[in-house]
Amino acid sequence: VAQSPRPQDLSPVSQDETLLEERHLRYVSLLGKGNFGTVELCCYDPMGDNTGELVAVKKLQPNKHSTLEDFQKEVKTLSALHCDYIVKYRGVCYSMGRLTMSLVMEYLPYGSLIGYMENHRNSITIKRMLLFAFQICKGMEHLQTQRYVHRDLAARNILVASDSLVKIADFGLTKVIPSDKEYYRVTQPGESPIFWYAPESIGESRFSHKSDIWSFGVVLHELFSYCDINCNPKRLCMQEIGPNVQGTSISMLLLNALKNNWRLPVPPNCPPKVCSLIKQCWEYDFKDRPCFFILANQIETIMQDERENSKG
Ligand SMILES: C=CCCn1cc(-c2nc(Nc3ccc(C4CCNCC4)cc3)nc3[nH]ccc23)cn1
Repeated sequence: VAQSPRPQDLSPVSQDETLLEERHLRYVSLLGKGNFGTVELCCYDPMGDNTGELVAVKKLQPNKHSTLEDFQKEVKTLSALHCDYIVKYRGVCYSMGRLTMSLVMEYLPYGSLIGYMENHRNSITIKRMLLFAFQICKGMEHLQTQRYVHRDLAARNILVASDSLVKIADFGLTKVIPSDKEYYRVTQPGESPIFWYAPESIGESRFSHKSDIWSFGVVLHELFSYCDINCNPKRLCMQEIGPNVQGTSISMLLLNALKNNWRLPVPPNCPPKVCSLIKQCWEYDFKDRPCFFILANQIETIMQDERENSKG
């Protein structure tokens, strides 16, 4: 008698719930655009009865910077990260018609940290900023345990899930550090966000957990500046190195300024303990910078002191 097929013998596709079908993804609106491609708000509704869930869909746009292979690495990275402070992976969707693929993630309703800080400038407390800083630090600590270097940590890549939760959201430039090394060296710098880069990343394209720490210091600067456009790291750096310079000399002039101990001016009204955290992240020699584990403890201590003070 012919055996009826066991469920596991059916087509493997139906078993893999991270392989989403394009026909169930309904476009709602555009969430973001960048050199990576576009991110759209969609409703994933396989039952076709509007009981679906809202998801963020990052569509690959193969261009001179990001190829299909880069995109597949980004999918692999995000699907391997499981942390409350990193945006959740929902799956991938291949659209055969246009021979492209999309990365499907959880939808974070409050958008980017930059827009959130601008819109809530009057209601955000130091305590709330410290909570956000702690969460980003814990997300980066998780990345470090998986030997990932983010390489593009910036407020623009932090998303807000609720009034008390932020998540790291963009892993387009993330690389795995080889097990026999402590750093990653890139060959094609591409569109580099050098104003968030550590000196060794600007000068030698050298990226490590310690260069992510430098960028975390810039994120603290953005956070405690309420992501104010007038304190934007790019604007402040360009003011320092002279507004009318062009091309590669910008990175060399910035590197010289950093070598001569110039740093971004600390944000106005920044608590002294946060200023010292930022300074530690901006030590010129990467060996003198703290790790994310130590920073998380220091931020927690500052949060406790803030609680004591506000009671006192
Ligand atoms: C990481 C930055 C670069 C790429 N990127 C990612 C996203 C993104 N956005 C959202 N939510 C979201 C919610 C509201 C708004 C609005 C729009 C109208 N103006 C006010 C703000 C914008 C975005 N959830 C997400 N999950 C995973 C990715 C993702 C967007 N761009």
